[in-house]
Amino acid sequence: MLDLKDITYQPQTGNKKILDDISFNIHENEIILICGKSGSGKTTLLEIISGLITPQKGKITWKNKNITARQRRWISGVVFQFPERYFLGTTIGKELKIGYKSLREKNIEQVLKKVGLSDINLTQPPEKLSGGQQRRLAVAVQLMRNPTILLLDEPTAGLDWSMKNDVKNLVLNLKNKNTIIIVTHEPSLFEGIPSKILVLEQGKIKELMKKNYGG
Ligand SMILES: Nc1ncnc2c1ncn2[C@@H]1O[C@H](COP(=O)(O)OP(=O)(O)OP(=O)(O)O)[C@@H](O)[C@H]1O
Repeated sequence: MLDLKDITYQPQTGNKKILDDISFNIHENEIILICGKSGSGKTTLLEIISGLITPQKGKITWKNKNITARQRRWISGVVFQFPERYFLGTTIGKELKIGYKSLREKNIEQVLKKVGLSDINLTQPPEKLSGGQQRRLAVAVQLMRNPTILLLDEPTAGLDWSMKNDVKNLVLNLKNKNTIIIVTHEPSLFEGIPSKILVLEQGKIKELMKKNYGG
């Protein structure tokens, strides 16, 4: 579906390549983990895939045709690190409808069911939810747009063990129905879920594990 070939990125402000000749592909309904030490280029790769930045070198194709950064922004739903810091809505209901005032209540119901938040009260502020529920809400906000690729940057950062499990169960719930890329420091938490694990080291792919983890 999405193919990255020889992607190299060096910011104008920096003197070294953050990503160096990265190639891999993403199939429909695949779940991919991107791991690697801090500073290895994980978030930068996510920004390239989602069209927030453009690589100096390399080719990105979608179903064998070139895809521009603008088109990638259109197909991507990105949940950044600590997404709860960026909630804007005064209520959960308003948060879900930001930018989509015309959406019907039915869309909200469907999306909340997908993320396992069916029984929450939409009139309460997002801050009333637990940490794990807030992460689920952030994913729900993106799913409202029905993105082709969902990108999660460190979705378990700063959560306690049970909330981390909550996020893992959310990903399990979305498996086989959504194409998901997860940047994580905790690959073991998602064991058995991804079909590919990409390990970055200093901007290069150190390891690309393709495995059928039983799913
Ligand atoms: N615009 C920029 N200008 C200069 N250097 C940058 C820029 N953006 C990122 N970097 C550097 O590139 C490297 C990779 O950053 P990136 O955020 O992609 O890594 P990461 O693997 O996601 O790290 P972390 O796990 O800490 O989030 C880091 O050393 C970072 O400081």
